Amino acid sequence: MNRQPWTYFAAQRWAARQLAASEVDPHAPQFLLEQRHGWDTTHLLLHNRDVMPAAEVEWFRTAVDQLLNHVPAQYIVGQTTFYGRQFKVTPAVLVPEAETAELVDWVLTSQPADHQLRVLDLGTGSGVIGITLALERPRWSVTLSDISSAALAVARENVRQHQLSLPLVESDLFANLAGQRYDLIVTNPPYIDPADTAVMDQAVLDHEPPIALFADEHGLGFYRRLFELAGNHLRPGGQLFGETGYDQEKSIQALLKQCDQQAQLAVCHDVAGKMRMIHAWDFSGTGGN
Ligand SMILES: C[S@@+](CC[C@H](N)C(=O)[O-])C[C@H]1O[C@@H](n2cnc3c(N)ncnc32)[C@H](O)[C@@H]1O
Repeated sequence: MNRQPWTYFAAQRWAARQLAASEVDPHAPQFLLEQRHGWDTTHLLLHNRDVMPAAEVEWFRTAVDQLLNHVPAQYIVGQTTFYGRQFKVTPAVLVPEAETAELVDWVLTSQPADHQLRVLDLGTGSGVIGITLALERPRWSVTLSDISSAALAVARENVRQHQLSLPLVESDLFANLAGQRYDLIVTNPPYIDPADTAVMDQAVLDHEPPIALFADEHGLGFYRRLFELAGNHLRPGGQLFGETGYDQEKSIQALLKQCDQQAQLAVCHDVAGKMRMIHAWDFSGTGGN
């Protein structure tokens, strides 16, 4: 280690050398420093010539070691930014992804802003989707649910941090939401085929909760149950929005037809022309729960 006191710039150069031969995102050290201080990129640049305090040097070196051991930067700092706001994250929840902000955008722009809607964020994880919707649309009444009590504890903390009061329900899909109906169900569910681990990021595989990632039936098991049950939990005119895998367009279309002949589907593609989100409506109720 250099005996000179480290500036923030020197620290980042050192980190870049440590990570050079790895697959770690080269922006991760910058993210660590920005999140630790609540700085944006401009602020970090303004501090580049400042000397990093000794305790922070220790922390930063340990954090870069953790990056090399595939720990996601967001877990190291215990927080992330989503839709311009800070959220707590722990290994009990998925690290929210940029694509999910697009799902939130799609929901927001597709609904009249002044309507009072009942909304369910199904598989809420850290709560980013539901909390963002509640903050962007204060007239909406949003419920957060998840099968994982550990995830719900993180979501509860984020609800408190954003000074909201939202119901949180521990539930395997709708099992503990019997009789509840919503105008919107929004979900970023587990949709990865367990056979696809070979092409997955090591940091995700080693540290993110498997229940947040994988679904049986080649990644479609959650969507099958959701498509079968959605009609019983949507109000008339109710709609479902969901994030999907990039290679699931045909299988999701076929699955929806199989589960609910009446339901309509619109898909949203990313810039590469791959389906990343669905919007479905006109579900028929089947009477199950
Ligand atoms: C891909 S993560 C999404 C988390 C968060 N909504 C986000 O976008 O960052 C999927 C979430 O669904 C939850 N989940 C998995 N199976 C579930 C089930 N059967 N019922 C309810 N939630 C479930 C997981 O615990 C996890 O928090």
